[in-house]
Order: sequence, then C-alpha cells, then structure tokens
Amino acid sequence: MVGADNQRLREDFLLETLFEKDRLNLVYTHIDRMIVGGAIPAEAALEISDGAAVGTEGFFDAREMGIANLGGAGVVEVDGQRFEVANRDVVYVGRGTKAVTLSSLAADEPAHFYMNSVPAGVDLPSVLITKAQSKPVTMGDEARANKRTLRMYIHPEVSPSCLLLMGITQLAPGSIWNTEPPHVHERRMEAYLYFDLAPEDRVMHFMGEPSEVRALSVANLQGVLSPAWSIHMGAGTGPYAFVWGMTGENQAYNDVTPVAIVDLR
Ligand SMILES: O=C(O)C(=O)C[C@H](O)C(=O)CO
Ligand SMILES: [Zn+2]
Repeated sequence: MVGADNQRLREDFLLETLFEKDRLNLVYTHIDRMIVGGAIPAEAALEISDGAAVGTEGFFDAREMGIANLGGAGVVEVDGQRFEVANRDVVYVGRGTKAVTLSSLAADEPAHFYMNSVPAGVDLPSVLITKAQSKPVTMGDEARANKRTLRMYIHPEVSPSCLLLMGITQLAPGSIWNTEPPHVHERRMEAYLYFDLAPEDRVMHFMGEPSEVRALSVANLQGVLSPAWSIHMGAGTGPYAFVWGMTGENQAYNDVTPVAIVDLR
C-alpha cells in the first residue's frame, strides 16, 4: 500500500455506503473473507439465505454472523426463532442456519442492522446478546481525551463463536480518541463501523503500517477495514461510537502488538 493515494485508500479500505433504506448491502472484503453489511428494513423485511455469492447453496453453510442493531427496535428471525433486538443488542447467527430475516418494529424508526460474517468450522446455537449481557471494560483517561467504554458481545468470555469477535466502543463525553495505544494484531483483521456521529462531524481514522500512517475522513455509518498489518485508531470531531469486529486464528482480545505514539510516522 506504500504509494497509494487517498482515493485508492478510500476505494480499498472505506465502506462508504453500507446503509440504504429497504436494501441489504453485503461487501465481501477478501480480507480474511470477512463480509461486512448493512440493512435498514423499513417497509419490508429483508432476508439473508442465498449462498450464490459465497459459493455454497446457503449463505450460512460455511459461515457465522454477528448482527448489531444500531437503530430503532427490530426483529431478527433465525430459522423461525424470533429475537427482539433493541438498540445496541447483538445477535449471533451460527453456521448451518438456513434463513435470517431482518425487520423493524416501526417503519418510521427503523432498525439499522450492521453485520460481520466470517467462515466458521463448527455449528453453534444462534443467540441474542443484549447490551446488559455484554461485558463492559472502561479504558483511557479523560485528561488525555481517550476515555471510553468497550463492550464485548461476541467473545469467549460472553458468548462463544467459531472465529468472530464483535463489540461496541462508546467514547465518554469530551473524549475523542479511540484505540490508544494504537496496535496491530498479526493474527486478526478488524473492521470498524462508526455510528451515532452527527452529519456535520467526521472521525479522522488513522490506518497503515506504523511507519507509514495515513488518515481517512469517515462519516456516520461508514466502515473501515484494517488488515493485520494496519494500525486502526481515530479522533472524532464530535461524539461517536463504533462497532469493532474481528476474525483470525487467535480470539484473545489482548493478543496485540502496541505501538508507542512516538513511533508512529
Ligand atoms: O477503543 C478501543 O480501544 C477499542 O475499541 C479497540 C478495538 O476494540 C480494537 O482495536 C481491538 O483490537
Ligand atoms: Zn485492534
């Protein structure tokens, strides 16, 4: 990626249009085969079942998925099992599922479903993980403008998966910096989805090898991909939260190589 200009970086690593009313958008990233998606089912339900794009009969024949609701109350139906999903609840969908249907309880305040799906080697039961069931960890320091609460949802300590990890980080009022210290993790890729950011604000998201840092200006409900070689950290011009999703062969959250701020170039 050395030499890539801003436009090339945006094309390869920024997911600008994931959320559109009454559409299901799924992006096959080819970074550790993670599929990143968004759906706003307002007037009609949206279904995920066909596997043509992933080369299997059914979408979930060889995949698991995490679905986070970032909007109004919604319903995720997994093979007839109905989960009512409030704002910041997450549904884990296990491999072997035949069909997932996404809908909203109210069309004028529709659910915003954000999805991460990765290859899985085992069938696990599909479950709802509410915000109250997630595991919070508070990090950072108000005086350094990086205080935040990270909530683990799909994680060995909360709710198991095959390889997927998923959680939500909320910045504390007045804090702007996420993911300090920045780090890389050779054994996992990561995708961020910034949300609850005002339309006039942006998160300046930093990516790249620690010796070649670049910035992407990211708007509300846009995603950024972070291959194993890239740092991922950001500073918002206003309040925000983000969903982080990871896949790789090591699920230990602290399996990271921190990079000192003074070593970034
Ligand atoms: O603000 C943070 O710190 C994070 O949310 C970090 C991410 O979860 C991450 O990068 C995990 O590897
Ligand atoms: Zn990370």
